[in-house]
Amino acid sequence: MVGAAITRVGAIVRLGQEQWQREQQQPLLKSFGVHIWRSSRTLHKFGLSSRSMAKSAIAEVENGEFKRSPSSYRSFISRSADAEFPPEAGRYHLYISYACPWASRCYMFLKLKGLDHAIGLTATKSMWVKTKEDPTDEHYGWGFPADDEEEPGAKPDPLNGAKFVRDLYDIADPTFSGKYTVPILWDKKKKTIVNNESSEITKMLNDEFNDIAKHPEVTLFPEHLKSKIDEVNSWTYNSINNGVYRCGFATQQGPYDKAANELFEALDKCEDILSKQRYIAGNEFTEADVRLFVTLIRFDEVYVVHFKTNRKCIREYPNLFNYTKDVYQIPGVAETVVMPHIKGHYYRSHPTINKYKIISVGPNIDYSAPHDRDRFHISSL
Ligand SMILES: N[C@@H](CCC(=O)N[C@@H](CS)C(=O)NCC(=O)O)C(=O)O
Repeated sequence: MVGAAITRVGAIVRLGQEQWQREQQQPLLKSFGVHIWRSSRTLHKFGLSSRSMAKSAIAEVENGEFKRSPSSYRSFISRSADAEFPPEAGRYHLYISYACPWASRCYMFLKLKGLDHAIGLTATKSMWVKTKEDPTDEHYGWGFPADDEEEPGAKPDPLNGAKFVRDLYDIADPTFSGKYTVPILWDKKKKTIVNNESSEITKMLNDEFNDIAKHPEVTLFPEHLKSKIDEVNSWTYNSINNGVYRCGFATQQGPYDKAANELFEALDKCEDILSKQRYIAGNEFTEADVRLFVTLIRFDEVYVVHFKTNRKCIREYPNLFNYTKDVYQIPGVAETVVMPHIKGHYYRSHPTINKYKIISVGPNIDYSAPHDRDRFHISSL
């Protein structure tokens, strides 16, 4: 059981995603009442796509600054009577990489809600590989192993026999030309992608499967903390979760400096908040903690070196470090942290950052070591 750390308010609330989506999806063009969004999925609906556009996030740089494009599939699983995607045990499958912080958010929800018996899970290999033999197609991305032995933890695709995550996007829509990202919430019945946006998948896992979940009482979006969660997410997304990528994928000094300054300002702010309360949105464990945790757990092992986020390590912040251990020790969470995949991915998948794919030796932190967070009271209703 996740225990008292997680509140038991059942109400369904809309989270700060809406604000995030608004920020992410500024229309490129608005004419004749039609928005043409930055999303390439929408672009190809307008006949503007081409296979040669296949690219990964590291190529999403404008004037030296990393600009993440929004996710492409945004349908919702819903309990409403006329839902296109109703919640059904055994119908949906989550494709993830253990390396990916966004996918790990979803995996954490799967564990914390007790949904692993109802929604299948497959993890890709950690290192990006070439996804087409065609020499003119330069895309590298997530691949599935041939068997269970190729890389511990990675599994062959049990549903479609796909060799690459890219193949799943091609099955769902042969004309797709956006980014081939994980997580993917896959519908076995319709053989398509329901949603590939972690902040929405987590919402569905929290709210829509409560007739199936082993822990329906667990909610990571407690009603009374809704606006606080939104407020926290509004700055942690840009400065921390995406902030580390803005540091790592920057190709000019100015954008890197800006991202790094914003990142450490936000971490200082977290340190201050966590000196006064157990979790980031209050004394209850919420979705805002899941978001923060997935970045913090990768920080000292990867981002400090690979993304040059080295003004300070998380282990130099007493509250953030103890908080990371605290969250790691919530039952179910440690299983979602597969460090060989995390390190094996970042250091070996971005040749423009780390040409020789050498994996750094340290620091090998023991997150199961004792923490001091019990000094705070945990609220439960
Ligand atoms: N906004 C997406 C981001 C997902 C994402 O960027 N995933 C990365 C892995 S950490 C990915 O699959 N990248 C593949 C690529 O960039 O080609 C979400 O939160 O689900």
